[in-house]
Amino acid sequence: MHGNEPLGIAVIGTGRMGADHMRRIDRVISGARVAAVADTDAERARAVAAGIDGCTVHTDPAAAMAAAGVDAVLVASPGPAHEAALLAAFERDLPVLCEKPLTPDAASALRVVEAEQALGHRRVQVGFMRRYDAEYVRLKTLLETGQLGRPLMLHNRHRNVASSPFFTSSMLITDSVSHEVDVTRWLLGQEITAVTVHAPASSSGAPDGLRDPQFVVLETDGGALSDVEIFVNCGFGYQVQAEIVCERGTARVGDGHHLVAQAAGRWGGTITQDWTERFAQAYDDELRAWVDTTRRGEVGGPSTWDGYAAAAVCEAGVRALEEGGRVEVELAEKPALYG
Ligand SMILES: NC(=O)C1=CN([C@@H]2O[C@H](COP(=O)(O)OP(=O)(O)OC[C@H]3O[C@@H](n4cnc5c(N)ncnc54)[C@H](O)[C@@H]3O)[C@@H](O)[C@H]2O)C=CC1
Ligand SMILES: O=C1[C@@H](O)[C@H](O)[C@@H](O)[C@H](O)[C@H]1O
Repeated sequence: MHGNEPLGIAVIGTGRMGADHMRRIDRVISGARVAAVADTDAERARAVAAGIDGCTVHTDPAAAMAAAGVDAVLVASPGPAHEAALLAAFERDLPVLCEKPLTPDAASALRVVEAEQALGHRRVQVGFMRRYDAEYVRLKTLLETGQLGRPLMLHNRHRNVASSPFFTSSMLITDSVSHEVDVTRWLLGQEITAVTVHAPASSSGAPDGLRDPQFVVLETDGGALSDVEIFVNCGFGYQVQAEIVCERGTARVGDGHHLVAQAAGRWGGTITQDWTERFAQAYDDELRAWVDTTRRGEVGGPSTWDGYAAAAVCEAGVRALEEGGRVEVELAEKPALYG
């Protein structure tokens, strides 16, 4: 990138999130362009890239990163492919926005932390987009004023209309609750030390064998509790809500209805149906922040350490689900690079 030229981005993975982020880069935010794409499904990559001027199409992520005009990388392939993509980006010392999860397990996430440390500087922002959602930002700002006093409990509800066909019981934790793990660490500024998972009799709306819903309890090193109802086949809507209970007050997010209409003896509104709708503003601001900081030669937002910590907590959660009881989180020592 030179002077005022737009940041050239290689998008790795052109599925649902990758394509949505490409639309955002192309039409919503300024200062960036999609310079290359890579997807193992060449047809999909070609179709998504059609109409984007100068965008080259690849099946190998490393080739996309090496393409002309690429200054930065957006990783939106499935979680198990993230480690290889991140290491390939580090080889070229490129800045990365990596969709969550950083990687699906703690050992691979720690390898990424170590590889970034070997570079000697931060290169990665992890796609925990709730940190950019206007409601969550307001909640964090309120907590920081100290008006409500010390946080005691955080109650989270996370509901999806339906899970994708490949969803497993552990993915309710690694794919979905990973957001609440990050929100808990970020809002409270505390590490999560132990996880317990309870699962009621599964909903008849869940696919056979899927433990859905689940109730996850996170304990923090500051003595707070954060509980999460995760229900990925609720059938009626996409809901993400949180209530913080502090010593002198409470605050809630996620109850808002954009429009409440009254007609024909009834009142009511609509419920969002998926994350692209509910978190549209958050994704826009996340991308905007990443592009702006990257153009300034800086790195911000959720770090590789945050991605690793979330992976370690989720791994403990999966053990708690599978083995029962309370499982303590094992975290490596935090490197100085992450403050
Ligand atoms: N922040 C958020 O709220 C959300 C984040 N995500 C995350 O975004 C990522 C992508 O999820 P979706 O777009 O929903 O999945 P998807 O299945 O729609 O798309 C993934 C794409 O990656 C391609 N792919 C697979 N292996 C690859 C590889 N090794 N290299 C390059 N491309 C590869 C697939 O062919 C597919 O086109 C995941 O990490 C997921 O957890 C997904 C949904 C919401
Ligand atoms: O990240 C996401 C998905 O991968 C996950 O499967 C959903 O449960 C979350 O609500 C969504 O934000």
